[in-house]
Amino acid sequence: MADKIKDAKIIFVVGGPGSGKGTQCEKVVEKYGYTHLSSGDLLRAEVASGSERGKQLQAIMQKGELVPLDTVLDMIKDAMIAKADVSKGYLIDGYPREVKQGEEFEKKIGAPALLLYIDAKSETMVQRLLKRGQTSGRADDNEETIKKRLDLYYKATEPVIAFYESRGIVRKIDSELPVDEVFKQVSQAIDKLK
Ligand SMILES: Nc1ccn([C@@H]2O[C@H](COP(=O)(O)OP(=O)(O)OP(=O)(O)O)[C@@H](O)[C@H]2O)c(=O)n1
Ligand SMILES: Nc1nc2c(ncn2[C@@H]2O[C@H](COP(=O)(O)OP(=O)(O)O)[C@@H](O)[C@H]2O)c(=O)[nH]1
Ligand SMILES: [Mg+2]
Repeated sequence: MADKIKDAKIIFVVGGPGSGKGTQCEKVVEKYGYTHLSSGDLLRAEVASGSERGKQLQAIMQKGELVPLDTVLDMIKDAMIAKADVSKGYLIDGYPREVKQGEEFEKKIGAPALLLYIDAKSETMVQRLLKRGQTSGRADDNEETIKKRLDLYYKATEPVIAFYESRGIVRKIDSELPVDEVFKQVSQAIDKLK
């Protein structure tokens, strides 16, 4: 089954909470027809299902901690396989969160062709998340959990960028600019893939 997705283009979308990953991924879907898989959205769907596993996930996410690696990876893999016949490529949003997650992904699925590093200042991310929190209904868009998510991002996720930099596949995107300007940079990076 996993063979089906071996040749598909895989793009990791990495950046801090509120940096604009989801916003840019939506635009990539529109322009390029890639399949967008947000690991956070997959987890929130499991929580919304009300399953026993969802309840455990909810508790972890509310604290801003990382859920067990295998849980997320299995969800991503299943979602990729489900779209294998129609997909030109995959945007893997919010994953890997730590170097180990990247290594496991490559063992079980395949290597990324590109890593989009969506970069914004921490103050910018906090402001965006507090604003999003007014309407998102997300249990983790509150001041206390935002701080924990940011800390974890700098500690665990930033090393992911250095890890892939040595392979030359990282494109740093300045996400302080207006959405369309950010998307220009994203488009340039994807166009180079072809
Ligand atoms: N690979 C992942 C992705 C998400 N999570 C959990 O799901 C939460 C929300 O993830 P996500 O939606 O990706 O959040 P952020 O990147 O913080 O922000 P955004 O949702 O806006 O992308 C994380 O804090 C974490 O608890 C996780 O453990 N492992
Ligand atoms: N000003 C500005 N706001 C943005 C930009 N990108 C995203 N936002 C806003 O920031 C918030 C977080 O964006 P989102 O895409 O959910 O970020 P994610 O957490 O990285 O997935 C949302 O409320 C967006 O509307 C941008 O380039 N400029
Ligand atoms: Mg998001």
